Amino acid sequence: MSSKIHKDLLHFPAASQDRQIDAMMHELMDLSPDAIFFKDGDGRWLWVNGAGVQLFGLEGISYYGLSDQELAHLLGPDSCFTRHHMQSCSGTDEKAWQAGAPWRGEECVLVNGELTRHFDVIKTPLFGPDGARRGLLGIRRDISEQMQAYSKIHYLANYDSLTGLPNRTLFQEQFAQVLATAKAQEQLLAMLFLDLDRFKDINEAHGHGFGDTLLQSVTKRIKGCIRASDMLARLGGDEFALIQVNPSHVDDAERLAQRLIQAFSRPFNIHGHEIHSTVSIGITRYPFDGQDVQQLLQNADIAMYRAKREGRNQSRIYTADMSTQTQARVALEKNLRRALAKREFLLHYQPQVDLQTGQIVGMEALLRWQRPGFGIVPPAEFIPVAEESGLIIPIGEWVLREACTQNKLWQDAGLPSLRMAVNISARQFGLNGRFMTEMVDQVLKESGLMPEYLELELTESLVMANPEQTAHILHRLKDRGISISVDDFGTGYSSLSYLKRFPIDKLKIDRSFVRDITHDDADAAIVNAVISLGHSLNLQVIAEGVETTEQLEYLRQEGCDGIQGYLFSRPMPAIALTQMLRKVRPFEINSSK
Ligand SMILES: Nc1nc2c(ncn2[C@@H]2O[C@@H]3COP(=O)(O)O[C@H]4[C@@H](O)[C@H](n5cnc6c(=O)[nH]c(N)nc65)O[C@@H]4COP(=O)(O)O[C@H]3[C@H]2O)c(=O)[nH]1
Repeated sequence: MSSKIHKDLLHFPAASQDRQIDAMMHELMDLSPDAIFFKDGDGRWLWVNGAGVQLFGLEGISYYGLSDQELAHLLGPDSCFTRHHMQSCSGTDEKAWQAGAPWRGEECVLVNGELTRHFDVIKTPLFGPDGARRGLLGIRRDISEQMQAYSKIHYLANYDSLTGLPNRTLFQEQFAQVLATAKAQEQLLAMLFLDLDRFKDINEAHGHGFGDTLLQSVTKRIKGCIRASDMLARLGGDEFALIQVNPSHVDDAERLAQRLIQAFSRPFNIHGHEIHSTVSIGITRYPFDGQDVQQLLQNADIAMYRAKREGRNQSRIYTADMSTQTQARVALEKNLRRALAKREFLLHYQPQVDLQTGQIVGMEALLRWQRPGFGIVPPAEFIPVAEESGLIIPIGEWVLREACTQNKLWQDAGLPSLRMAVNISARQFGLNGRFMTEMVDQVLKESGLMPEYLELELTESLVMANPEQTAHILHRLKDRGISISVDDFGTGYSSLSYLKRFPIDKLKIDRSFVRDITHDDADAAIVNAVISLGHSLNLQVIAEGVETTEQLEYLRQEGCDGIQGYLFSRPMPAIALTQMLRKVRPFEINSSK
């Protein structure tokens, strides 16, 4: 440890007579965890305290009277007295001299040639009465840990730790900067808003760890489609944003969107599972679709929603009329929420008739909204919004409870025991299987309905969205004695392999094929094919939307098992169906109605 103090410089007037105080000052400086040092007016080292000796690697070195350069030479390239350090150190010495007053700032030092350390440095120049430089007093505090903590905080505040991408905060800052440049230089700018399709379902089905890995893979895949100049960020959840800086053509963003959609067509391999994940993209372009960050972001979000509503796995460029429609959608969502609370929903029931016996063998529960001032609103007008907003989950639970309770009431009243079919939406099914089966169990228990009098109607697209999970849940439901039917058959996926893998009881031929069955050969061929396919797999086949006796006759001859349609009955309120069931008389299959 160094002990030589240059007496002229360490001259404390009040204590000069008191050697004890001098010694105490000396001791105190030596004890300080900060490095303290003195140099003379020419920048030659005079004294360094213990912490400084350690920091600078001066143990056993006679540094007294040496300049920075001489010390650097003496200590060699592995010391902290590297050229870089010397430059920085001498530079800040000079700043203090120039200021003529204490100077405070930061120095960044490579210690032992590897670790970058940050110092908070105070340098005080000392001048003689004649104004000549007499010495320099320096204190250097190691703030590396604080700096590390600061950069961690900065990272956490600005980056998404899962994907390493800028988060919404940083993205908005970066976006504002590039937008300002685009404005100043009259350049184009495009922003793409990406939202994964059905990510919530995947997350809920496979767990959050799985969802996180998918998001990381998605990030890699997006990065593979973009240029170094494009700016990608994760805005949160399954939302990503992408800025195309100064695209050469106004259509570039759309082309990029197509590349991204194409890249998502390959399945992702997550923990050994093949996952099909698609993406919906909304696009805005400066200066056409907004003038500031918020407007461009919001409009891209609106366009993305449009892409979702029109079938997902596609992109849409923002247009002004989308905003008006979005406002209407938001208002509808608000009203749906209220409708649930105010019990404005009701069910109509449509009978299903056996084509051999003419007997009613079941019925389908169909949701209606008795909206004050609007009359009865059909489901097509509000179910898509209920699905998008997630409201279909409580609404669907209400439908199931109401339908089961009503069916049990009919049975208790001595009316024929029939199977009640209830539509299940993808959102309900996408929830983790336990919730779905527990919900069904709970409703059956509360209503007292036996499971064999319940049928769940799923669409083909729902079944195929996540085949593994769907198969698992269907088996659990089937084990309870519940029937499963596939609605709108023929309109969705062409993959028929699921028919064998899933415990399905019934296929429902979509009414779009039934409509022209008697005069369109293609439709007739599809219907025939579905009937024979169903029968070869031991499934019941029922046709929807039967309106004429010709359609009925055709279906009967082709061996279809059942029908549902206006020819026999429109969907009706419970009270009307009660009356119909009371007078139950077989429907005359062979005669015109
Ligand atoms: N033109 C014509 N139409 C007929 C005929 N027979 C029945 N329909 C109509 O065809 C639809 C059959 O229901 P879906 O295919 O399950 O199609 C349903 C179903 O996908 C959905 N939906 C209805 N209720 C619910 C529900 O509670 N939950 C869910 N998730 N979806 C529901 O809304 C769709 C439309 O329901 P609705 O408007 O009630 O329309 C019903 C019914 O009124 C006919 O002979 N001719």
